[in-house]
Amino acid sequence: MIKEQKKQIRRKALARRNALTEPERERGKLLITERILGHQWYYLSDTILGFVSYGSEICTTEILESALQDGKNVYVPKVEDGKMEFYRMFSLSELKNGYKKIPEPAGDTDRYVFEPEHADKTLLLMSGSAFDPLGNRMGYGGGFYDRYLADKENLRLRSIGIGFRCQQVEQVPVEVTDVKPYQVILV
Ligand SMILES: Nc1nc2c(c(=O)[nH]1)N(C=O)[C@@H](CNc1ccc(C(=O)N[C@@H](CCC(=O)O)C(=O)O)cc1)CN2
Ligand SMILES: Nc1ncnc2c1ncn2[C@@H]1O[C@H](COP(=O)(O)OP(=O)(O)OP(=O)(O)O)[C@@H](O)[C@H]1O
Repeated sequence: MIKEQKKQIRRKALARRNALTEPERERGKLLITERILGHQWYYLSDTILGFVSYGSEICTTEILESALQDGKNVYVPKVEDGKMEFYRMFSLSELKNGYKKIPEPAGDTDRYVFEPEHADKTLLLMSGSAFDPLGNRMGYGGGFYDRYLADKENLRLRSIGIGFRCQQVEQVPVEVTDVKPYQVILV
């Protein structure tokens, strides 16, 4: 069954990510920051839908801080009522541990409202547990991005999955509800 396959692949990819050394993580952060800040979609966007890295995820702190510095509107995920929404953040220090102890906004700031006409000025960064060479992506099994993007085709066209090279697997089993990022950048 596809669920079981996904679980195994996820476990192995995350084990490799968990095993990265501090210098490897630091290198990953520098490279991904450079790739995103230099990206055409970053330049063209006034709005960044990022994520606040937790656990062994590739560190997004510098991307978020640079985006704030650059005057972008920065939003990050908050899980409420089993659903993921994006709330505006102004500084990393205002975030509080929420769903699965991931730092989240309090929910008293603007919630990102999707407008198809504005999607070409919005960049969505997606975390993931495993990616394959065709750009398919797996998350942690919550289906949060899949459900969030299900009715937001234009946003999908500006989405980038980011992670470490060790998260690449031969093949990610794909279900009909899976939404793949438009681009994947592994460093
Ligand atoms: N930084 C970050 N924030 C994010 C996401 C993400 O992928 N990364 N999400 C995007 O979806 C949402 C949170 N999704 C999650 C869904 C499931 C689990 C979870 O079950 N974690 C397991 C450990 C994972 C594993 O090792 O298999 C656990 O805590 O037991 C965690 C987060 C919203 N915020
Ligand atoms: N559009 C959708 N509507 C309803 N359920 C969905 C939808 N998309 C995904 N799901 C459900 O969410 C669950 C998790 O899916 P999956 O294992 O693909 O998550 P994932 O890719 O790891 O998660 P994420 O998208 O958060 O990174 C599955 O049971 C799937 O059926």
